Amino acid sequence: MKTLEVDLGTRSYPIYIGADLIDQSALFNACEKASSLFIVTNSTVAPLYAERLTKTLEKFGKPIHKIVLPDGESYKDWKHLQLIFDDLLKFGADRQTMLIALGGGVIGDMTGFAAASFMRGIRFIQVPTTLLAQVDSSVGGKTGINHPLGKNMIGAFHQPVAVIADLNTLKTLPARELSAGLAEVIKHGAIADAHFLDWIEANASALLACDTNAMAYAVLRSCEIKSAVVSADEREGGIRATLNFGHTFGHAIEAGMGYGQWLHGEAVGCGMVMGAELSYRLGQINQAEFERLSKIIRSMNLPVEPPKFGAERYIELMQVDKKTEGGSIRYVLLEKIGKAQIKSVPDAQVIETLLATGAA
Ligand SMILES: NC(=O)c1ccc[n+]([C@@H]2O[C@H](COP(=O)([O-])OP(=O)(O)OC[C@H]3O[C@@H](n4cnc5c(N)ncnc54)[C@H](O)[C@@H]3O)[C@@H](O)[C@H]2O)c1
Ligand SMILES: O=C(O)C(=O)C[C@@H](O)[C@H](O)[C@H](O)COP(=O)(O)O
Ligand SMILES: [Zn+2]
Repeated sequence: MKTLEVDLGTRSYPIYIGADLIDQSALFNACEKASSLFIVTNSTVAPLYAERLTKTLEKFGKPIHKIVLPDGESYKDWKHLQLIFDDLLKFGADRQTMLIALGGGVIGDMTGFAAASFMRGIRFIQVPTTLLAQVDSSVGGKTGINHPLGKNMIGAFHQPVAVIADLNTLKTLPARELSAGLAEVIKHGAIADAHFLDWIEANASALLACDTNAMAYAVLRSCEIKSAVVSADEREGGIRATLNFGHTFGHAIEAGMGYGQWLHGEAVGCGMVMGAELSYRLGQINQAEFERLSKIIRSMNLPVEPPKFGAERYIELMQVDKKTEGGSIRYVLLEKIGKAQIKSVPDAQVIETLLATGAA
């Protein structure tokens, strides 16, 4: 097992990465001080892992409740967040209650937001079971839900007290979901570590085969990169925005298509191709670098052809992005492979041409 620390002063927490961690009650020791434990999960993950987790948590001798939400990005909304609050109140949760998010990024984001807002804030643990959640969403404390007009528009920064990433849960993950997670792995290489991107390129087959060693390194290196960024800039005043590479376009695709049509990782993969093309058109990276990144993304079975909404609709969808300032959309661009920056693009023609022709 590997342990990392997200360094945030009094809100610091460990990330545990290893096999069969769901069964290790010592890792859940933050539950010792809890009055009750609520596992929040969904209808797909519950039959796979909820019983094992319940057994592990029984060691603490606290009441354990299970909240099972329907599965899907389209349920990451007010209505289904309310179901969590309904059960917390129905079963007597209080300020010492611990929530445990068991699932992918949808469950993690919703549970985290419920924890941020129930009784003005209670503690929660992330038990991510998708690759995407292990490499990205379980770390950093961004929590929230979608609005029909924009992704993750309602939410809060609220850090978990621990992240417990059990690599063996990835063995039941469908191939399409594995590829979606690989998009965020590629993102970490593209924005922060050129050598990691080389490693991803060289190990594409092992990653797609969900090889245990490859997964262990992909999760570890991604969590190292993300936790360093979050520790430096928890609330996205600056460098944290680089973690949004591919997301200005990607979130527009998710909302524009209707949540759940494109997986988040698929939209981000395609969004990174668009972001790389924009960086190339602006003369920041060369054509070979743009084409290489597109090829890596395509090699992970991710879509690289953006939906043809037309430039006007894309711009309308991207205007609501949280990085927008004073009406000006800000993009995460590559300065070079392994280094990102955030910029407005005053030349509207460049954006319109990119969106009109599509990327790659
Ligand atoms: N908070 C953040 O920093 C952050 C970062 C990245 C993404 N996100 C959010 O995360 C969400 C995407 O997360 P995701 O890709 O994990 O999607 P998801 O949560 O919808 O999970 C993907 C699918 O895998 C299933 N699943 C989960 N674990 C499984 C397992 N071990 N075996 C079999 N099936 C399993 C789920 O039921 C679901 O059908 C989006 O809403 C995105 O906005 C948040
Ligand atoms: O943690 C971050 O910061 C990220 O941007 C990670 C992204 O992969 C993630 O999708 C995040 O939820 C996007 O945040 P948002 O603020 O653009 O909604
Ligand atoms: Zn993302």
